[in-house]
Amino acid sequence: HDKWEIDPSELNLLEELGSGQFGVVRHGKLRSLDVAVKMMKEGTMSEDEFIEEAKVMTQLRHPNLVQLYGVCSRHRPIYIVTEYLLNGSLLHYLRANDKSLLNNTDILIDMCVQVCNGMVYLERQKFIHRDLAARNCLVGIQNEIKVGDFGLARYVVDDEYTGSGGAKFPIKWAAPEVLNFMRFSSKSDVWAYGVLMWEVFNCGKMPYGRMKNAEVVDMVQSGRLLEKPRYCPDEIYNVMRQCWIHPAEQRPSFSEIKRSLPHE
Ligand SMILES: Cn1cc(-c2ccnc(-n3ncc4cc(C(C)(C)C)cc(F)c4c3=O)c2CO)cc(Nc2ccncn2)c1=O
Repeated sequence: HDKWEIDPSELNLLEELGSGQFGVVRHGKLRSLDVAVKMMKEGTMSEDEFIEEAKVMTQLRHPNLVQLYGVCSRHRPIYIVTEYLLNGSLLHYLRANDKSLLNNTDILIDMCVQVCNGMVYLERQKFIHRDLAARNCLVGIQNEIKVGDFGLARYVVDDEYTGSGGAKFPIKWAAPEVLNFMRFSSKSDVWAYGVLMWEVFNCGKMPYGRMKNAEVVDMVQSGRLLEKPRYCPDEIYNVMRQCWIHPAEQRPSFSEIKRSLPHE
């Protein structure tokens, strides 16, 4: 019995939560457990490769990672069943609560620490996220933050997303070695984490404003950085700047970043 295979007859599908990269995602109940169910639109994902990898991904367990419970892969469309978080994406949460969050640096630092905790775990598991950003993190009750959709970027079938010249490629979160050579690593996740920290301290503002992708590439390649957010303490901005060191090997690891962030 493949424990990562979920029987769809045990799922009760409820309201729609939104549509992600692969199609509609709905809230559901698996027995009494709240779940999120991604219903994979045909042709959006290399399904067989993903199903193979799902066995590994269900083994990844950490309080700051959105838990993958399993898949319904015996029918089409396949379903990906994960843990459900009440407050949706971190990006929407930051934008909806910017007034109460802006100068509450303790909450903002705590959000960054929680994401870092999840990324320290992925780094230890030698698992690369490939699309870390505030939009791909989720918020539970009590400002609980979890990193979601880790590793799924490998299975997207959409050249606009996968190619660095594509309109959907996350240029503004991409390290120089990703822009130039598509060389992903935990150190390119660290670069993206620096941009995520900037998103958090700007309560969900778009990095580099309305600059076009080509302009952002020029700015990053020329070594110009995102400016310090208004309410961001200097020592926090210094951590962001460490994440944006050009040579990947000179960037800190997530476990080094964890040590440099305030921890009670
Ligand atoms: C687990 N989970 C997922 C979602 C949810 C809903 C719609 N799209 C998504 N997204 N968002 C982003 C996303 C990104 C990818 C990349 C491969 C990395 C590009 C691949 C995806 F498959 C998704 C996806 O499915 C999510 C994120 O997976 C919403 C939740 N919760 C709520 C609660 C209230 N209101 C709205 N959402 C929730 O708990």
